[in-house]
Order: sequence, then C-alpha cells, then structure tokens
Amino acid sequence: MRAADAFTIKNKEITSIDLMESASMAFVKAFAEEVPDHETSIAVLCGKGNNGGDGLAVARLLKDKGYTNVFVYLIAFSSKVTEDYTANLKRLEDLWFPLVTVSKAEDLPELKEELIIDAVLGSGLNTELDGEYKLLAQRVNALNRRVIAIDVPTGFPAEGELRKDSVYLKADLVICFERPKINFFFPESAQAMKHFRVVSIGLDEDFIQKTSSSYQLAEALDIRGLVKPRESFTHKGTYGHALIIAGQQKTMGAALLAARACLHAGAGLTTVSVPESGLTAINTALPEVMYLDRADLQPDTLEKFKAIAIGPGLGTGKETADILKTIFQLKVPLVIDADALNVLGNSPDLLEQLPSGSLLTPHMKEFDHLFGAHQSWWDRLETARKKARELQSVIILKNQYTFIIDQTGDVTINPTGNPGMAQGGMGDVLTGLCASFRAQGYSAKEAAVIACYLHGKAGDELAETEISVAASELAGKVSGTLKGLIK
Ligand SMILES: NC(=O)C1=CN([C@@H]2O[C@H](COP(=O)(O)OP(=O)(O)OC[C@H]3O[C@@H](n4cnc5c(N)ncnc54)[C@H](OP(=O)(O)O)[C@@H]3O)[C@@H](O)[C@H]2O)[C@@H](O)CC1
Ligand SMILES: Nc1ncnc2c1ncn2[C@@H]1O[C@H](COP(=O)(O)OP(=O)(O)O)[C@@H](O)[C@H]1O
Repeated sequence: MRAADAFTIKNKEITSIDLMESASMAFVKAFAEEVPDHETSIAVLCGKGNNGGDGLAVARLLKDKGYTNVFVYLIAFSSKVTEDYTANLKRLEDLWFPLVTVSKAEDLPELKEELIIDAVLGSGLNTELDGEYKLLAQRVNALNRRVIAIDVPTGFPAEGELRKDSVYLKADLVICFERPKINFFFPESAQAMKHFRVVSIGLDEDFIQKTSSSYQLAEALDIRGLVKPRESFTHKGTYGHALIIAGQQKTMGAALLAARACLHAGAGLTTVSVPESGLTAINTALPEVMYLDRADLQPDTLEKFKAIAIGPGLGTGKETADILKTIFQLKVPLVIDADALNVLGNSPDLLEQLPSGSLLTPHMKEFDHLFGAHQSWWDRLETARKKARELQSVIILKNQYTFIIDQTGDVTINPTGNPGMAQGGMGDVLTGLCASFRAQGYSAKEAAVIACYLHGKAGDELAETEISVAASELAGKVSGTLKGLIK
C-alpha cells in the first residue's frame, strides 16, 4: 500500500498532502454514514505521524460537514513530526480550532465526548505499544466509549504475529484505506476491533492490481470470471463424475451432506461410498446419487472418476489409511478432509505420498494435527504457505475468513460466510463442493476459490432471514446462489 501511495503521488501528479486530504474525505464520508447525528460529541486523538495528520484533517472536515462538537487532542509523546501532519496542524490553528496537548498519558483529561476517533498511530507502527502509548491505550479502553479508528487501531500491526498480551486501543469500527490489512482476517484481531470497512482514497488502481502481492481477496467478479457457463449439447458426461468416500454407521449424515452439495453444485454424476447400512438413506434422501461398495474401492474401479473426496465422518481406523494408500496411487484429483486429514496427521510417511495437485480442507485443529501446534494465526498461515509449496497442493484453511493457499504459497482470502454457519456439517458441504468443481474440470485452486466463495455466499443469503443455517439447507441452495453469482 505504501508503494501504491508513492506511485500515485508520482504518477497522478497528486501531492502527499492532497492524498491525505483525499483519505480524510473518504473517512469522513463513511463516518457520516455510521454517525449521522451531527450533535454527537467527538474527541479526535491525533499522534504526530501521518495517521495523526489524517486525524487533524478529519476534525476540520467534520466541522465543515456540520458536526458541532469536535475536540482535538494532540498526543505529543514523540518529538518527531511528519510534514503533512505539520501542514494540517497549521490549517487547524488558522481556524482557531481548540487544541489540547497531551504530553503524558496521565495528562489526558477525563474525556466527556461520546465518541473517540483514534488517529494516534496507524500503519507506521514498528513495534508493539509500550510506555506512554500503552498507558494511553489502556486509559482510553477503560472509558468504554465508542471508538472509530482511522486506518488501523493504534498498536495493531498491519501484518505479523498478533500476540495475546499486546495492548491495542480497541476500536468498535476501523475505517481503513484502500485495502484491508491481512491481520484484520485473523481471529486474534477481535482483541483490537469489532468491524472494519474499507474506503477508496483514489490510489492508482491499475498499479495496485499489477503490484504483486501474496494476498488476494476473493470477489464476486473473480467467481464470474472463473465459472464456465453450461453450454448447449453438453450432457452429464461433460460435468464429471465425482466419488465421495465418507460416513460410518453413526456419521452417515456427513456423507449425505457432502454428496448433496456435490450434486447441487453441478457434478454430472455423484457416487458415494458408504457402509452398506447407509444405502437406504442415500436412496431415500438423494435419489440422483449412486452407491459404491467399500469393497469395490480398487484401482481399476476408481480410475474412472474425475475427482475423489475422502474423509467426512469416515473414522480414523486402518480402513481409512488403506483407502488413502490406494487412492494415492491414482491419477485422479483428490480432496482430503476431516478424518482422512487426521489419519495423515498420524502418519507422516503417508502424508509424504500425497499426490501433487491435491486439495486439503483442514479447520484449525486438523491443520495443527497435520503440521504441528501454532501459537498464532500468522504463524499458522506461514506454515500453510510453506506446506502448500512443499506438497505442491492447495490448502483450504477454514475459519470465519477462510484462507486458500495455492502451490506457490499465495493466499486468497474468502470474505463470504457468517456466524450463522457455525454448525456441524458445514465443512462436509464444503468438501462436496470442492469435489464437484474438481470433477467439472476446474484446477485445485479454482475449485477451492469457487467452492469457498459459493459456500459462504449461500450461507449469507440464508442468514438474511435465519439466525442459524443448517448445512443440508445450504447444500440445497448452492445451485441458485451460483446462478445469481454468474448472472
Ligand atoms: N496509502 C495510504 O494508506 C495512506 C495512509 N495515510 C495515513 O498514514 C498512516 C501512516 O502514517 P506514518 O507512516 O506516518 O505512521 P504513523 O502510523 O502515523 O506513525 C508514525 C510514528 O509512530 C512512531 N511509532 C511507530 N511505532 C511506534 C510504537 N510502537 N510506539 C511508539 N511510537 C511508534 C514512529 O516513530 P519512530 O519509531 O519512527 O521513531 C513515527 O513517529 C496510515 O495509517 C494512514 O492513516 C494517509 O494519510 C494517506 C494515504
Ligand atoms: N462464523 C463463521 N463465518 C464464516 N464461515 C464459517 C463460520 N463458522 C463456520 N464457518 C464455515 O463452516 C465450515 C466449518 O467446517 P468444519 O469445522 O470442518 O465443519 P464440520 O466438521 O462440522 O463439517 C468452514 O467452511 C467454515 O469456514
């Protein structure tokens, strides 16, 4: 983002102070939507860097917009100032704007304002907060006021490990510039912020798009670009035959959910391999789906499938390990989930035989069982990037924001989905979707991106009218959601 900043200043003939003005205007526009009442009393806490400069400009622009109770506190813990901060301070002084200087955290007056704008430190943070900044953050946090941060909460690193014992100036909302920071997507960010929204500040979009970054955010447009329309004269053979190896006596539902999702996501044919006791359930619940006896999981039978998913509800016994050994010998694209992942976690030798181009779909616990315990999500993601390269496979690391890591270690972040989806069976549905798109001929990465986006999007649509979303319902919805996405 700093490179885009510099490029825009150079190539769009825009000065850095103008860019700060543009950023502050974008902040104020979003702020006005969040806080429409112009009588709201607002304290703007400004550090001495460019984040503080934004705060000064925001205070002035809020006044211009009709906010009548805006007060500025200059957090003067450092002797260094930036040029644009100084210019914006002068603009405020010229307006006779009342300014309170705070040289030590203990000098911060008992703030009476209902709302605090945090412009103390932004993305220039180079280490975790300590000293006066830490005391200030703790004092402000203790006030329990509504806080809206400019760009990032003070003390929150845009990237790198988020330590559990770090102190942040906690924000209810962060209005950030141009692109979200990678650390916003980790569960640990909840210690520092509740929500974020992104505003455009006019940086050169072409430059941002062309600048290579290891992180991409999946968007509806990407899905539209990836999904191929169903052409005339095609038939069930065109859309691939997927096999799902899943389920035991007491976890047959996992197999049904995965198969249901596979079917509704458009695979030409879906077959499940479950214990024979599940046959009636399959025939009753999913008449389109075919059955393959476990005893028939032999190389010559399996070669005909266009994709095989294995794991949901399968159990971690010897049978699972034996099936894995068999399917690892094939040239069929694989999707590995749940118990199959746990078996690989128990046997590193088997993991080494994983065919390249496979798709692994672990949640946090399965991931740590496979690759070792992690203290932070940053570290976990770094391991995922390393392992995806080593295994030449795609890893879907599931969470509220799911990370899709490709064979080069690049990360696509999936923004769809919601807490209504926090219910058993949701992962089984995702596995069925992955199998379906792999069978339809999409690459492991394409299948992962389409499946994750679609999964969350269908969940979001259901959550518009429901508190919680059942996995079977979501599986039945994906076809309609996909149609809406590619229209
Ligand atoms: N393209 C964009 O995104 C745009 C971004 N813009 C805005 O600029 C912001 C970034 O501004 P920035 O680079 O001046 O850094 P900022 O966060 O104000 O802090 C710098 C000061 O903090 C200090 N410091 C650092 N860590 C510390 C610590 N742990 N504890 C104590 N001090 C610490 C550091 O001191 P130093 O360590 O260097 O001595 C330095 O003095 C960005 O968030 C956004 O709001 C827009 O205006 C325009 C377009
Ligand atoms: N709060 C949430 N927001 C978005 N997605 C969620 C949320 N909770 C769960 N999910 C999604 O649901 C799925 C859960 O997977 P998993 O834990 O393997 O479920 P199960 O084992 O019950 O099938 C993941 O794809 C995850 O991204």
